[in-house]
Amino acid sequence: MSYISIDQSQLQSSPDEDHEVREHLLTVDIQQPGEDVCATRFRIRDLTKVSDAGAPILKGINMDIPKGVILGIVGPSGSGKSTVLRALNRLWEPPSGTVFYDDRDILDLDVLSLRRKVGMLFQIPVLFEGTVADNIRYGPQLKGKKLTDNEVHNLLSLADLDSSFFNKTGGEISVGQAQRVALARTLANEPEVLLLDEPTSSLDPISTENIEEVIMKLKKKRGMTIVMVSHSIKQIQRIADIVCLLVDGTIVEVLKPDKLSEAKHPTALRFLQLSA
Ligand SMILES: Nc1ncnc2c1ncn2[C@@H]1O[C@H](COP(=O)(O)OP(=O)(O)OP(=O)(O)O)[C@@H](O)[C@H]1O
Repeated sequence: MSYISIDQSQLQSSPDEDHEVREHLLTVDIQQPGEDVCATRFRIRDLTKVSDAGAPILKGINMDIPKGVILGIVGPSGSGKSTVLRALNRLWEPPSGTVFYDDRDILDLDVLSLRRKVGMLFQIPVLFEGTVADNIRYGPQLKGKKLTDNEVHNLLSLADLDSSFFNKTGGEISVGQAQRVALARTLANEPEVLLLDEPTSSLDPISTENIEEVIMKLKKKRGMTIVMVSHSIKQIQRIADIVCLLVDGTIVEVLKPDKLSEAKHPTALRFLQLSA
């Protein structure tokens, strides 16, 4: 059984909790052809972070992220969502023995190899100088591989961009198109996981829909594992398989997207009600 669990001791010790402490084991019923159904991509154990000033940022996160699912992370501003995401590819270095990729402590992996396997897309796309094709070729080039024109066109198509973008520069395209170029650039590294930090928050509804379609296609056709932070509950409900609610550095709820109304944690419930 693959699961994400809530640290019960944290629920019990939290001062504003008067709700019933519940067992949170979520069986994930998603099968990819030829994939081990229960395989875990990331294992997170007691992931803790304290700010330089001594303020707790993450209070012992425990979570197993199964392969081939879209995990949505939602929660109030400042709850630690981006910090968790950044720990997964060592943009923030987690303590040793807290984050495991395919059962290996990520601190034991070469950081650049890890970042190729675990690609990330940010809220605002930043393209490098040069053409769209230069951008897409960047990652493989670092490994000494030059993508053919055909391979670049295939990546453009995967990110739902047509061939006319090949020679365009950053100044000639919209933010939504730039986000898809950034996605194609990430996909050029052939990642197994995509981390998405509010990737559509600066996009219009049509660009948002395009990105969401690409994300779902990557999961369906490539069995990619996707972890997405979003402020849009509706978006998470459209695309996620599992939703994880983070409040004050603690996972307080893990629910299927159509069961969010069953949240019991008072802050989570209020957050969900106000966001609906
Ligand atoms: N390097 C750091 N030093 C000090 N405080 C930090 C650092 N990084 C993050 N924080 C603090 O940790 C908390 C969690 O930040 P984080 O960006 O992970 O939250 P978030 O849930 O993603 O927020 P938002 O939804 O606003 O993006 C915030 O209070 C933030 O100010």
